[in-house]
Amino acid sequence: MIEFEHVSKEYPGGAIAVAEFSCVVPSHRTVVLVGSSGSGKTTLLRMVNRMVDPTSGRVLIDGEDVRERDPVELRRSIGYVMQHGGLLPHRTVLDNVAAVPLLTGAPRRAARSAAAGLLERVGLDPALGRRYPSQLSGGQQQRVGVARALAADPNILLMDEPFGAVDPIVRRELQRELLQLQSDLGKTIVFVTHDVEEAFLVGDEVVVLEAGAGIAQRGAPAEILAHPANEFVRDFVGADRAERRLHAVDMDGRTVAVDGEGRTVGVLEP
Ligand SMILES: Nc1ncnc2c1ncn2[C@@H]1O[C@H](COP(=O)(O)OP(=O)(O)OP(=O)(O)O)[C@@H](O)[C@H]1O
Repeated sequence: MIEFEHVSKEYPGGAIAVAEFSCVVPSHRTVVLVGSSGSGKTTLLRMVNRMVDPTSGRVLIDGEDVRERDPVELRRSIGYVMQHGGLLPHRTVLDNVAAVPLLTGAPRRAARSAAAGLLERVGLDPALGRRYPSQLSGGQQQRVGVARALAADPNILLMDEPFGAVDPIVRRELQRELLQLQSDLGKTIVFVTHDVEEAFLVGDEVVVLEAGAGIAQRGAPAEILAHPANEFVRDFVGADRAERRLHAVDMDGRTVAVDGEGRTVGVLEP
Protein backbone atom coordinates (compact mmCIF):
# COMPACT_ATOMS: atom_id res chain seq x y z
CA MET A 1 0.00 0.00 0.00
CA ILE A 2 1.21 3.49 -0.83
CA GLU A 3 -0.03 6.47 1.18
CA PHE A 4 0.43 10.07 0.20
CA GLU A 5 -0.11 12.14 3.35
CA HIS A 6 -0.67 15.86 2.73
CA VAL A 7 2.27 16.05 0.34
CA SER A 8 3.24 19.35 -1.26
CA LYS A 9 6.03 20.22 -3.63
CA GLU A 10 7.32 23.67 -4.37
CA TYR A 11 10.17 23.66 -6.87
CA PRO A 12 13.01 26.17 -6.59
CA GLY A 13 11.72 29.27 -8.35
CA GLY A 14 8.35 29.01 -6.69
CA ALA A 15 6.31 26.63 -8.91
CA ILE A 16 3.87 24.81 -6.64
CA ALA A 17 3.49 21.51 -8.46
CA VAL A 18 1.59 19.72 -5.71
CA ALA A 19 -0.44 21.26 -2.90
CA GLU A 20 -1.59 19.13 0.06
CA PHE A 21 -2.27 15.92 -1.84
CA SER A 22 -3.52 12.91 0.10
CA CYS A 23 -4.41 9.55 -1.39
CA VAL A 24 -4.09 5.84 -0.65
CA VAL A 25 -3.08 3.35 -3.32
CA PRO A 26 -4.22 -0.07 -2.09
CA SER A 27 -1.96 -3.07 -2.62
CA HIS A 28 -2.44 -5.07 -5.83
CA ARG A 29 -4.55 -2.36 -7.44
CA THR A 30 -3.96 -0.01 -10.32
CA VAL A 31 -4.59 3.63 -9.48
CA VAL A 32 -4.39 6.07 -12.38
CA LEU A 33 -3.53 9.73 -11.91
CA VAL A 34 -5.09 11.56 -14.84
CA GLY A 35 -4.92 15.28 -15.46
CA SER A 36 -3.82 17.83 -17.95
CA SER A 37 -0.23 18.85 -18.54
CA GLY A 38 1.40 20.43 -15.50
CA SER A 39 -1.13 19.13 -12.96
CA GLY A 40 1.68 17.53 -10.95
CA LYS A 41 1.29 13.86 -11.95
CA THR A 42 4.97 13.14 -12.59
CA THR A 43 5.98 14.98 -9.44
CA LEU A 44 3.62 12.77 -7.39
CA LEU A 45 4.87 9.58 -9.04
CA ARG A 46 8.49 10.48 -8.38
CA MET A 47 7.79 11.10 -4.72
CA VAL A 48 7.20 7.36 -4.35
CA ASN A 49 10.73 6.38 -5.37
CA ARG A 50 12.34 9.55 -4.00
CA MET A 51 13.37 11.00 -7.30
CA VAL A 52 11.51 13.98 -5.83
CA ASP A 53 11.25 14.66 -2.10
CA PRO A 54 8.12 16.52 -0.99
CA THR A 55 8.54 19.98 0.53
CA SER A 56 6.09 18.88 3.21
CA GLY A 57 4.02 15.82 3.98
CA ARG A 58 5.03 12.15 3.73
CA VAL A 59 4.81 9.19 1.42
CA LEU A 60 4.53 5.81 3.13
CA ILE A 61 5.02 2.38 1.63
CA ASP A 62 3.43 -0.32 3.76
CA GLY A 63 3.47 2.10 6.67
CA GLU A 64 7.13 3.12 6.31
CA ASP A 65 8.10 6.69 5.40
CA VAL A 66 10.13 6.48 2.18
CA ARG A 67 12.51 9.06 3.63
CA GLU A 68 13.69 6.39 6.04
CA ARG A 69 14.84 4.34 3.05
CA ASP A 70 18.07 4.62 1.19
CA PRO A 71 17.11 6.27 -2.14
CA VAL A 72 19.21 3.98 -4.35
CA GLU A 73 18.00 0.79 -2.70
CA LEU A 74 14.42 2.15 -2.77
CA ARG A 75 14.62 2.93 -6.50
CA ARG A 76 15.94 -0.50 -7.31
CA SER A 77 13.07 -2.10 -5.41
CA ILE A 78 10.40 -0.25 -7.39
CA GLY A 79 9.69 -0.72 -11.10
CA TYR A 80 9.63 2.51 -13.10
CA VAL A 81 8.46 2.77 -16.70
CA MET A 82 8.92 6.06 -18.53
CA GLN A 83 7.31 7.45 -21.64
CA HIS A 84 10.36 6.99 -23.82
CA GLY A 85 11.42 3.68 -22.35
CA GLY A 86 14.50 5.18 -20.70
CA LEU A 87 16.62 2.33 -22.08
CA LEU A 88 20.40 2.47 -22.09
CA PRO A 89 21.30 2.93 -25.79
CA HIS A 90 24.69 1.20 -25.66
CA ARG A 91 23.49 -1.94 -23.89
CA THR A 92 21.70 -4.79 -25.58
CA VAL A 93 18.02 -5.27 -24.86
CA LEU A 94 18.79 -8.29 -22.69
CA ASP A 95 21.34 -6.35 -20.64
CA ASN A 96 18.88 -3.49 -20.26
CA VAL A 97 16.31 -5.85 -18.78
CA ALA A 98 18.89 -7.56 -16.57
CA ALA A 99 20.44 -4.26 -15.41
CA VAL A 100 18.92 -4.00 -11.92
CA PRO A 101 19.31 -7.68 -10.96
CA LEU A 102 22.96 -7.47 -12.07
CA LEU A 103 23.48 -4.33 -9.99
CA THR A 104 22.01 -6.03 -6.95
CA GLY A 105 24.34 -9.00 -7.30
CA ALA A 106 22.41 -11.59 -9.32
CA PRO A 107 24.71 -14.02 -11.18
CA ARG A 108 25.07 -13.00 -14.84
CA ARG A 109 23.73 -16.22 -16.34
CA ALA A 110 20.66 -16.33 -14.09
CA ALA A 111 19.91 -12.63 -14.66
CA ARG A 112 20.11 -13.02 -18.43
CA SER A 113 17.97 -16.10 -18.53
CA ALA A 114 15.37 -14.41 -16.29
CA ALA A 115 15.54 -11.41 -18.63
CA ALA A 116 14.83 -13.60 -21.66
CA GLY A 117 11.79 -15.00 -19.81
CA LEU A 118 10.57 -11.47 -19.11
CA LEU A 119 10.87 -10.53 -22.77
CA GLU A 120 8.54 -13.40 -23.58
CA ARG A 121 6.22 -12.37 -20.80
CA VAL A 122 5.77 -8.92 -22.38
CA GLY A 123 5.16 -10.43 -25.79
CA LEU A 124 8.61 -10.14 -27.36
CA ASP A 125 10.68 -12.78 -29.11
CA PRO A 126 13.66 -13.39 -26.76
CA ALA A 127 15.89 -13.31 -29.88
CA LEU A 128 15.37 -9.53 -29.86
CA GLY A 129 17.43 -9.50 -26.67
CA ARG A 130 20.61 -9.36 -28.75
CA ARG A 131 19.60 -6.11 -30.43
CA TYR A 132 20.19 -2.58 -29.22
CA PRO A 133 17.20 -0.39 -28.27
CA SER A 134 17.49 1.74 -31.44
CA GLN A 135 16.95 -1.43 -33.49
CA LEU A 136 13.45 -1.90 -32.05
CA SER A 137 10.15 -0.20 -32.87
CA GLY A 138 8.66 2.26 -30.38
CA GLY A 139 6.14 -0.32 -29.17
CA GLN A 140 8.83 -2.96 -28.74
CA GLN A 141 10.96 -0.49 -26.77
CA GLN A 142 8.05 0.20 -24.45
CA ARG A 143 7.62 -3.53 -23.88
CA VAL A 144 11.30 -3.75 -23.00
CA GLY A 145 10.74 -0.86 -20.58
CA VAL A 146 7.98 -2.87 -18.87
CA ALA A 147 10.14 -6.02 -18.80
CA ARG A 148 12.99 -4.05 -17.26
CA ALA A 149 10.70 -2.58 -14.61
CA LEU A 150 9.54 -6.09 -13.69
CA ALA A 151 13.05 -7.56 -13.54
CA ALA A 152 13.63 -7.05 -9.82
CA ASP A 153 10.16 -8.51 -9.16
CA PRO A 154 9.02 -5.31 -7.44
CA ASN A 155 5.75 -5.06 -5.54
CA ILE A 156 5.27 -1.56 -6.91
CA LEU A 157 5.27 -0.38 -10.51
CA LEU A 158 5.31 3.32 -11.35
CA MET A 159 4.27 4.01 -14.93
CA ASP A 160 4.65 7.53 -16.32
CA GLU A 161 2.78 7.91 -19.61
CA PRO A 162 4.29 4.55 -20.57
CA PHE A 163 2.41 4.26 -23.85
CA GLY A 164 2.31 7.94 -24.78
CA ALA A 165 4.87 7.77 -27.57
CA VAL A 166 3.40 4.95 -29.67
CA ASP A 167 0.68 4.94 -32.31
CA PRO A 168 -2.94 4.37 -31.21
CA ILE A 169 -3.16 0.76 -32.39
CA VAL A 170 0.02 -0.34 -30.64
CA ARG A 171 -1.04 1.71 -27.65
CA ARG A 172 -4.28 -0.26 -27.42
CA GLU A 173 -2.33 -3.53 -27.62
CA LEU A 174 0.05 -2.46 -24.87
CA GLN A 175 -2.85 -1.40 -22.66
CA ARG A 176 -4.53 -4.80 -23.09
CA GLU A 177 -1.27 -6.58 -22.37
CA LEU A 178 -0.80 -4.55 -19.22
CA LEU A 179 -4.26 -5.62 -18.04
CA GLN A 180 -3.35 -9.27 -18.67
CA LEU A 181 -0.01 -8.88 -16.93
CA GLN A 182 -1.66 -7.23 -13.97
CA SER A 183 -4.26 -9.95 -13.65
CA ASP A 184 -1.37 -12.49 -13.53
CA LEU A 185 1.00 -10.54 -11.30
CA GLY A 186 -1.18 -8.32 -9.06
CA LYS A 187 1.36 -5.50 -8.61
CA THR A 188 0.56 -2.22 -6.90
CA ILE A 189 0.57 0.18 -9.85
CA VAL A 190 0.50 3.95 -9.99
CA PHE A 191 -0.09 4.91 -13.61
CA VAL A 192 0.10 8.46 -14.93
CA THR A 193 -1.61 9.59 -18.10
CA HIS A 194 -3.39 12.58 -19.55
CA ASP A 195 -5.62 10.27 -21.63
CA VAL A 196 -9.00 9.64 -20.02
CA GLU A 197 -9.76 6.59 -22.17
CA GLU A 198 -6.51 4.99 -21.07
CA ALA A 199 -7.24 5.88 -17.44
CA PHE A 200 -10.67 4.25 -17.59
CA LEU A 201 -9.31 1.15 -19.31
CA VAL A 202 -6.36 0.36 -17.06
CA GLY A 203 -7.46 1.85 -13.72
CA ASP A 204 -9.25 0.05 -10.93
CA GLU A 205 -9.47 3.54 -9.53
CA VAL A 206 -8.96 6.85 -11.25
CA VAL A 207 -7.91 10.12 -9.61
CA VAL A 208 -8.82 13.15 -11.72
CA LEU A 209 -6.40 15.98 -10.98
CA GLU A 210 -6.69 19.73 -11.38
CA ALA A 211 -3.80 22.20 -11.17
CA GLY A 212 -1.49 21.67 -8.20
CA ALA A 213 -2.57 18.01 -8.01
CA GLY A 214 -5.93 19.02 -6.52
CA ILE A 215 -8.23 15.99 -6.51
CA ALA A 216 -11.30 16.84 -8.56
CA GLN A 217 -12.69 13.33 -8.13
CA ARG A 218 -11.54 9.87 -7.23
CA GLY A 219 -13.37 6.63 -7.88
CA ALA A 220 -13.91 3.64 -10.11
CA PRO A 221 -14.29 4.58 -13.79
CA ALA A 222 -17.99 3.69 -13.70
CA GLU A 223 -18.60 5.91 -10.68
CA ILE A 224 -16.86 8.86 -12.29
CA LEU A 225 -18.72 8.47 -15.58
CA ALA A 226 -22.09 7.95 -13.91
CA HIS A 227 -21.65 10.74 -11.35
CA PRO A 228 -19.05 13.32 -12.33
CA ALA A 229 -18.42 15.40 -9.19
CA ASN A 230 -18.52 18.76 -10.98
CA GLU A 231 -18.36 20.54 -14.32
CA PHE A 232 -14.58 20.20 -14.52
CA VAL A 233 -14.76 16.41 -14.25
CA ARG A 234 -17.78 16.20 -16.53
CA ASP A 235 -15.83 18.10 -19.20
CA PHE A 236 -12.54 16.37 -18.61
CA VAL A 237 -13.93 12.85 -18.90
CA GLY A 238 -16.26 13.84 -21.71
CA ALA A 239 -19.31 12.54 -19.85
CA ASP A 240 -21.56 14.42 -22.25
CA ARG A 241 -19.78 13.32 -25.43
CA ALA A 242 -22.04 11.71 -27.97
CA GLU A 243 -20.11 8.41 -27.98
CA ARG A 244 -20.59 8.11 -24.22
CA ARG A 245 -24.37 8.60 -24.35
CA LEU A 246 -25.72 5.17 -25.10
CA HIS A 247 -29.32 4.16 -25.39
CA ALA A 248 -31.00 0.83 -25.93
CA VAL A 249 -32.97 0.02 -29.08
CA ASP A 250 -35.02 -3.15 -29.60
CA MET A 251 -34.07 -4.97 -32.76
CA ASP A 252 -36.00 -8.13 -33.60
CA GLY A 253 -36.06 -9.42 -30.02
CA ARG A 254 -32.48 -8.35 -29.16
CA THR A 255 -31.42 -5.07 -27.59
CA VAL A 256 -28.64 -3.11 -29.23
CA ALA A 257 -26.76 -0.15 -27.75
CA VAL A 258 -26.68 2.97 -29.91
CA ASP A 259 -24.56 6.03 -29.13
CA GLY A 260 -25.51 9.69 -29.30
CA GLU A 261 -24.41 9.87 -32.94
CA GLY A 262 -26.68 6.99 -33.92
CA ARG A 263 -23.86 4.44 -34.26
CA THR A 264 -24.60 0.91 -33.10
CA VAL A 265 -21.86 0.01 -30.65
CA GLY A 266 -22.92 -3.38 -29.32
CA VAL A 267 -25.56 -5.86 -28.28
CA LEU A 268 -26.82 -6.03 -24.69
CA GLU A 269 -26.65 -9.50 -23.19
CA PRO A 270 -29.99 -10.72 -21.82
N1 LIG B 1 12.37 20.35 -11.77
C1 LIG B 1 11.43 21.31 -11.80
N2 LIG B 1 11.73 22.59 -11.50
C2 LIG B 1 10.79 23.56 -11.51
N3 LIG B 1 9.48 23.35 -11.82
C3 LIG B 1 9.13 22.09 -12.13
C4 LIG B 1 10.08 21.00 -12.14
N4 LIG B 1 9.41 19.86 -12.49
C5 LIG B 1 8.14 20.22 -12.69
N5 LIG B 1 7.95 21.54 -12.47
C6 LIG B 1 6.68 22.29 -12.56
O1 LIG B 1 5.74 21.67 -11.71
C7 LIG B 1 4.45 21.57 -12.33
C8 LIG B 1 4.00 20.10 -12.37
O2 LIG B 1 4.89 19.36 -13.20
P1 LIG B 1 4.71 17.78 -13.44
O3 LIG B 1 5.77 17.37 -14.39
O4 LIG B 1 4.62 17.10 -12.13
O5 LIG B 1 3.27 17.76 -14.12
P2 LIG B 1 2.59 16.65 -15.04
O6 LIG B 1 1.16 16.65 -14.66
O7 LIG B 1 3.33 15.37 -14.92
O8 LIG B 1 2.78 17.27 -16.49
P3 LIG B 1 2.98 16.55 -17.92
O9 LIG B 1 1.70 15.80 -18.20
O10 LIG B 1 3.19 17.72 -18.84
O11 LIG B 1 4.19 15.67 -17.79
C9 LIG B 1 4.60 22.23 -13.69
O12 LIG B 1 4.15 23.54 -13.57
C10 LIG B 1 6.09 22.19 -13.96
O13 LIG B 1 6.49 23.27 -14.76
